[in-house]
Amino acid sequence: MASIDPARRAAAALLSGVLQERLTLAEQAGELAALAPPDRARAQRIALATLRNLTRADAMLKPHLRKAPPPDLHVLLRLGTVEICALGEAPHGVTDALVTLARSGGQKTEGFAGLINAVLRKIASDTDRWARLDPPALPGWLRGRLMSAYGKVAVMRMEAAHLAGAPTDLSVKAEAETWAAKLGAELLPTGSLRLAQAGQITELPGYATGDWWVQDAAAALPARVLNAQPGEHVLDLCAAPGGKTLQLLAAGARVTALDVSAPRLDRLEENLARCGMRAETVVADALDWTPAAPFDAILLDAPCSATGTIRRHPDLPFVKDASGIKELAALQAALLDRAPGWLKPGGRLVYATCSLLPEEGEAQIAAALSRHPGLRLVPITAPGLDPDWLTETGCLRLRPDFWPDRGGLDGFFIAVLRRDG
Ligand SMILES: C[S@@+](CC[C@H](N)C(=O)[O-])C[C@H]1O[C@@H](n2cnc3c(N)ncnc32)[C@H](O)[C@@H]1O
Repeated sequence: MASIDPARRAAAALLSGVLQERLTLAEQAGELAALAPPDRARAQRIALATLRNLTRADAMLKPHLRKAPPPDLHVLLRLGTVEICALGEAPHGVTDALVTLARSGGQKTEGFAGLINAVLRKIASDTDRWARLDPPALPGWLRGRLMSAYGKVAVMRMEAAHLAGAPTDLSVKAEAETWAAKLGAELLPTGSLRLAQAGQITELPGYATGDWWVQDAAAALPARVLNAQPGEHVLDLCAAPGGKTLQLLAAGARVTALDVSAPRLDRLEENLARCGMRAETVVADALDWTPAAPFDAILLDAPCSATGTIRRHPDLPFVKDASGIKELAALQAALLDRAPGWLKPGGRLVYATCSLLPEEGEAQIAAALSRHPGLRLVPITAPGLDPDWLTETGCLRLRPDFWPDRGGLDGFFIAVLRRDG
């Protein structure tokens, strides 16, 4: 019997975890630990592509299936279809590997080797149809909310951006132009670097020496608009794993980085160590904690639905639904009620969420301003911002379909508030 391809087996397991058990890919990261780095990267690439293209794969498969296949067989068929149609893998190699995988899969799949062989041969002879299929639609609960907020055309553009995936962006400690040249990266107008091809990140110059860290161009903007000055004391509230803490430190601020999750703060400490920077770290629930002294500025990167990161995390639409949004919005409001009291008079608070939902962004800030008469909204200015990204009140509303020619950016909402002096 041919040997089993560990990357494809791992990709199939990840897909089953997402589609059958509603586990995120991040929650299943341990499944990949035993693989060699190239197999790990390939397993992730196959799983991500399959999730991004799932409904397109189903449309390709539909004419060739008389009834809905059992879940484990369905995963193998979807995976094979995406490898052939989207990733351009040689059909016979994909088919042989999946037949071998099915035969090794026990009762759930061993009887279907012939069917996999027959169906994937038909898919391979029909790849012209693939290019004509629409990008997958977002799940109804999210699509409806985004349609109300942005309209149908914008939602269709976002869906196309989700299908396209995301480039790898870096934030640099200093000397952005020098690092752009060294890495062959594009220096974006907002100051982030965009890699032409990511490859093995840890092998790139500057990784081991901590001269840069991976951070989407949109995720880099909250700390940029906070504009920390050397010597200022900044609270990074909800800080882990620390991309924004690193930016604040690189700007010369003294940073207190707080997060409720000790394991996530461990990752923040690792990132600080790699980049040779130091912050005061605090494991605490921000709803219980009180600082010893007020801060010059606070960055509140609040927990949210993460609906702005679907192009990077195509598993989210399959594992999340609307049920958690109310609770998240209540937590965001509670954090917005506490944090302003920890600012010095005249101090500034940057509120950010990587969400596309107005209830976690625009509406949250409007409500906070009505509850706190001592807070003012400050219109955002920062180098490289496209004026179209600003809302009427001067907040930033970023969407995945912005910068389409450059490769897009994550969805984010960012507001700057100032406490009256
Ligand atoms: C969006 S993530 C932060 C990302 C981080 N700012 C960065 O740039 O790497 C939100 C964080 O909020 C933390 N969190 C959630 N509830 C919290 C609470 N009540 N108090 C403090 N941190 C909380 C989570 O553990 C999570 O790390």
